[in-house]
Amino acid sequence: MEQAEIGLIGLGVMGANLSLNIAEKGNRIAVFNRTYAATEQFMKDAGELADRIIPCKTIEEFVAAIRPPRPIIIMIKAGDPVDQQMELLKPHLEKNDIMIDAGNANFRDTIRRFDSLKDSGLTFIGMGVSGGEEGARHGPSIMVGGTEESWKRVEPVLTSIAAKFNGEPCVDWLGNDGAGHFVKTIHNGIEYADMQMIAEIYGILRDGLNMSAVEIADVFAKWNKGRLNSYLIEITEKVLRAKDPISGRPMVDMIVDKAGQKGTGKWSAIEAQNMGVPATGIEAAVAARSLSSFKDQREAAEKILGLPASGDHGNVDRDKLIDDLEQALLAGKIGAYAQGFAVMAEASKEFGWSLPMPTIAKIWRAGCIIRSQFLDEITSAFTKDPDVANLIVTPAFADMVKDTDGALRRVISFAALGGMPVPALASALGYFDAYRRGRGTANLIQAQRDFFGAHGFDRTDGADKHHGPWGSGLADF
Ligand SMILES: NC(=O)C1=CN([C@@H]2O[C@H](COP(=O)(O)OP(=O)(O)OC[C@H]3O[C@@H](n4cnc5c(N)ncnc54)[C@H](OP(=O)(O)O)[C@@H]3O)[C@@H](O)[C@H]2O)C=CC1
Ligand SMILES: O=C(CO)[C@H](O)[C@H](O)COP(=O)(O)O
Repeated sequence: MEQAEIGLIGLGVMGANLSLNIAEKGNRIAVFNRTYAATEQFMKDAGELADRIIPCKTIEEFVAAIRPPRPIIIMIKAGDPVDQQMELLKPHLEKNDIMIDAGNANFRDTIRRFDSLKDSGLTFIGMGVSGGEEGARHGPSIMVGGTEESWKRVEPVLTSIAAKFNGEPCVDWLGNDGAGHFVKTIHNGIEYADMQMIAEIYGILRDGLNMSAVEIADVFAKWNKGRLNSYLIEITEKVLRAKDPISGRPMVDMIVDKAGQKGTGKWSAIEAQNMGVPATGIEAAVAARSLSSFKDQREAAEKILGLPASGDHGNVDRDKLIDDLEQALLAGKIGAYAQGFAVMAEASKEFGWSLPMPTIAKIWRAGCIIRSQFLDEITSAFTKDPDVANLIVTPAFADMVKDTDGALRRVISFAALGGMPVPALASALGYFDAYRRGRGTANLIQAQRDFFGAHGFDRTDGADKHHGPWGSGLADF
């Protein structure tokens, strides 16, 4: 039998769909899954594409089915399973074979795996894939990290399966070792912030304006025709319209309000903190998911503390508030994306990647979960000024911040008075206000630090490492 050009391990949700996508684009592919029953089911469901797929029962069979030098995609549960799978594969591979981890790996693991294969003759690529089930099947956004030479070898097949935006493939090489997985992690961090802000706006429409799920769906449908046009807004509308087949009620009303998380949002926040770059939108979103999981505590606290009185809900101009909510969501998004790109800019320096900001924005325009019209505007801004300190000071985004600023303030005030939590939206406002204020309040913090710990401060008249006239600090008490 003719050998395959490529192999894929892991026929779960993503791997199965990616394999079909690869086969559909004319490639012959060998597949292997730890549990063979899944391979059998996959082949049954593959239809006409089964002719281009070689199902394999053992690793030996799988490796033999691929033409050397072999590109092998590993699309399995992230973490230890990837190390285990690599160890099982390694003895069967030959010089120049490439292992491509396409799961949501922590980029630090990717760097370790990349380094561990450096002198082995084998190559490692860490590749972020976004787009969920549908993206994997019909065109995901793909973020590649590894050597440029290894990228050149897999570029044709990855270009064939990636999503296209105005004909441009949403895949590119972003840098060495962990670059691709780092960018995917920040993609997910931004995804968390975007989803959290949409949920906060939904909360205001539901609890502040007492709107039904279907009424809220109509609002999102309208917004999806405007500047907020995006996949997440589109699916939010669909989710809100869906009916529970058991109770007949809106599906969303039947879902327990505890959000899961698998780690990428938390890693984004941790890495941002490690580098000292504020990513308050992502941090707020991760914390909100964690707080959501304390369902029992929240219910008990509501009994003890009650909910705040509903502010001026009765007097609110509903249409005006809905217009403000649209603007506020746009403002919040700008904050989250600006922070995500700032984190990537710093990581690029720290890890020596030269991450290409315009390219990252470009390959996120289609295929991935955060795809949107907005990302085309970010692409333009970074193409004009790839080294700008922050997205919000580019001319186009500075104008957007100024245009949406008032609405963001009004929405946060309304939510705060009514006791509706908006941590991610509020974090965006705090970020804008702190970032654009030339004279802040950290002078007082520096004085306090010097008072209790003799840490010193720089003086406004130019002298460095000065101490204040507070005597011996703690000894005064
Ligand atoms: N679902 C999504 O929307 C997205 C997921 N990802 C990432 O893609 C990867 C796969 O996710 P997804 O397809 O959703 O996961 P699924 O849960 O659908 O499938 C998991 C796959 O991993 C395999 N597996 C688990 N443990 C091991 C192990 N120890 N050794 C070998 N194989 C193992 C399973 O094999 P078996 O059948 O034998 O259990 C199965 O093929 C993950 O890293 C995920 O984070 C990335 C983007 C989007
Ligand atoms: O990578 C993805 C989307 O881009 C996956 O769906 C991921 O699982 C999302 O993260 P979480 O499960 O933590 O919400």
